[in-house]
Amino acid sequence: MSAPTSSLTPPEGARPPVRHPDAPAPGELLGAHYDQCFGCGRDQAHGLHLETRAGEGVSVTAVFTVKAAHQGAPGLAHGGVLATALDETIGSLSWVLRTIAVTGRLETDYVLPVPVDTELHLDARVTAVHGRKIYGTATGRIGAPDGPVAVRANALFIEVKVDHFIENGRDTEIRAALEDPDQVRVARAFEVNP
Ligand SMILES: CCCCCCCCCC(=O)SCCNC(=O)CCNC(=O)[C@H](O)C(C)(C)COP(=O)(O)OP(=O)(O)OC[C@H]1O[C@@H](n2cnc3c(N)ncnc32)[C@H](O)[C@@H]1OP(=O)(O)O
Repeated sequence: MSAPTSSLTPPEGARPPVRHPDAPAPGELLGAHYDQCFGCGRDQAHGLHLETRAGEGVSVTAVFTVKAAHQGAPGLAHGGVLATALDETIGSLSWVLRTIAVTGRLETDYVLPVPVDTELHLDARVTAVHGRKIYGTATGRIGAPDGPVAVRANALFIEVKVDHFIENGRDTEIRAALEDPDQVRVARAFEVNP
């Protein structure tokens, strides 16, 4: 492995992202990629239950309602939970690129405290691609898509093969996911090209 770059700025030679021709249409709900995902999974009791939609170009939007289970300080969202919401939203750009990728670096700015019960409106887009490296950025706004900015993130995602999950995941969950009789759910748990 070469030494990771210390910057989230795309290097010279990086190219603009390309929306996959089979990407979900702008406005389409992406749904959970895996029911147990802490970011979007429907069956994950304390998860964030993010609802994410494809956007124009290589972008997505998402809504996260902050619950009491997500507190850090009394009545306020935990910073790590907010980082998760940003990470998940940027990760969902995989569906628009149709490329499987995982987070390599994530840098967050916390601008405003986010109270429990807030609807945090997130938007994310890919800014550049360089080889397997995908550069993304996201913003979370309070109360509305044009509300005050509460959090921001820049991230570097690294493209991986589906084997990344099968080889590294715990056997119990990998087997359960692969044995799901619903073949669409099986595909969605591991890939973005079902
Ligand atoms: C299915 C759809 C899912 C959508 C939702 C996603 C949910 C949210 C996303 C996540 O939270 S994913 C979970 C958190 N992330 C991880 O668990 C990743 C753990 N890390 C790894 O598995 C490996 O380190 C990784 C796959 C990221 C990279 O290992 P590799 O051996 O494949 O890559 P390699 O080391 O060859 O590096 C490839 C390039 O990326 C660069 N790179 C790798 N890791 C880096 C890093 N951390 N920071 C900066 N650069 C990095 C590396 O320098 C190099 O650049 P160059 O091509 O220019 O030489």
